[in-house]
Amino acid sequence: MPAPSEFLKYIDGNADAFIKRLAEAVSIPSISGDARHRKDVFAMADWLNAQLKSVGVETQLVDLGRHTMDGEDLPLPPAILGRLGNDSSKKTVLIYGHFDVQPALKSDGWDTEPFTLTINEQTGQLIGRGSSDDKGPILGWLNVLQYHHENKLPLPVNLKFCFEGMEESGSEGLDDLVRRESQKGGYFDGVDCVCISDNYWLNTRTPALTYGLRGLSYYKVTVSGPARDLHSGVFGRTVHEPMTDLVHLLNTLVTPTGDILIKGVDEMVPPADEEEKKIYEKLDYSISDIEQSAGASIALSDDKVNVLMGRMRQPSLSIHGIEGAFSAPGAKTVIPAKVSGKFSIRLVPPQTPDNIDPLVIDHLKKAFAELGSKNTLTVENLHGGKPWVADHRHWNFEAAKKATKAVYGQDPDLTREGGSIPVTLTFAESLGVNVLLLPMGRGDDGAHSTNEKLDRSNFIEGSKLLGTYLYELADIQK
Ligand SMILES: C[C@H](N)C(=O)N[C@@H](Cc1c[nH]cn1)C(=O)O
Ligand SMILES: [Zn+2]
Ligand SMILES: [Zn+2]
Repeated sequence: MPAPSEFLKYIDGNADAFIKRLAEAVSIPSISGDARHRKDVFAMADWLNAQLKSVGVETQLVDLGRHTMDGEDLPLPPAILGRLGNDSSKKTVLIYGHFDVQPALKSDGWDTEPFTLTINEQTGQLIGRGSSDDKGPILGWLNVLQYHHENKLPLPVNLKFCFEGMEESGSEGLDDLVRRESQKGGYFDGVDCVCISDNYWLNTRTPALTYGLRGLSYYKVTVSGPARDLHSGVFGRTVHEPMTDLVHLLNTLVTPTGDILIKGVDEMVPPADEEEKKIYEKLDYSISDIEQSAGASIALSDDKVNVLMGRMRQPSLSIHGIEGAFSAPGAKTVIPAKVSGKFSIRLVPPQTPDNIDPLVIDHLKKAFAELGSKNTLTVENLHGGKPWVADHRHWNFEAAKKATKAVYGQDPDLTREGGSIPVTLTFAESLGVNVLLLPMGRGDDGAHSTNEKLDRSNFIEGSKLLGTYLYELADIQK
């Protein structure tokens, strides 16, 4: 059953109002990883809850309890569960998205205020934190629902929703909720398939469906020693310096070309055979795509297959920052007393946080012992999640392929993504159904980066895609 042409017209006809709604969403700085913004994540939950109700969704906010972040005890933002339709002759689809965002400051290098949606009329770009990751995709669903609600039209499938406000900070509390509600009689009982509304195309021109995600293990390694920050003129070359120790430790983790030096981590992953390599060869992708989205000619290889495998089927280790280090302008001559290096490893099957943690901790302890330092080392795993790979020949994917062809006139790329959405595997395992990632944005959207954007056409055509996917799902043989 194709989507009604009136639906497609409605999305086009209301594009400006939809963009205005996106601007409202972007203006709420719902940064889950910054305690000072926790109230904004709550405000975002209230805003989204009200929007869902206004288009006919029956919702409930679920308290996920409390957690400790950077030593502070904080309330977790609620998850929003919703449902619309309860027709036993129809399939039931569970939609997931997240309403929290990564931090953003104009001083990070943004050209515009990150929490003011700025429309570039020339390029059609909608610029603002969360425009692509993940407020635009969530609002795409509101656009679809608004058409049906205003026109008093039933949806072709029953919908259930699960929106969370902690995805960018390890989805604290969500796994337990999903497992609980997936049991018989639970909120998600009866779900036939899941659609994760997050992620991006591989390039800027070919829509994609994603069937794999890397997992994640995020570490904080702390070296402490002096009772307080010291004067480097008075104490330099007289004491063990925590920063010097830490920099040595970080240097033992990964080579400049990405090889992971922690024994057993790279080795755990079997190499790709020729058949698998053909999958990457076929993808519409070039080195210039990665260099364009990175904003510089810095790809690790000139070979497209190597670059794609590095992102999709190999683990990677990235060093993110050093807490406690002097980082302000000027030339402060300080020896910081306590510094914490933050790094994470993106995981692929068969890696999991459980089998990677001991390798990392053992490596750091040995490397620290070799320094002969009198300082103190601690290693913490801040959060993590397992990798996920799905069957892309399933009817859920077939419906999404048909919808993509109908809206964009082309077949989608089938991708595995380098990023992580840990709850994806939890949905797959606890519900025992197929999970699909249906991306809205492009590969150069700059998620997590400065000047994040969503192209107007991706927001509008992407909203049509979400609606069309539901009509194709209704039709397809289970
Ligand atoms: C792919 C998704 N849009 C995303 O960005 N996920 C984050 C999840 C995360 C985990 N810790 C912090 N963020 C990611 O892959 O970094
Ligand atoms: Zn993200
Ligand atoms: Zn996301």
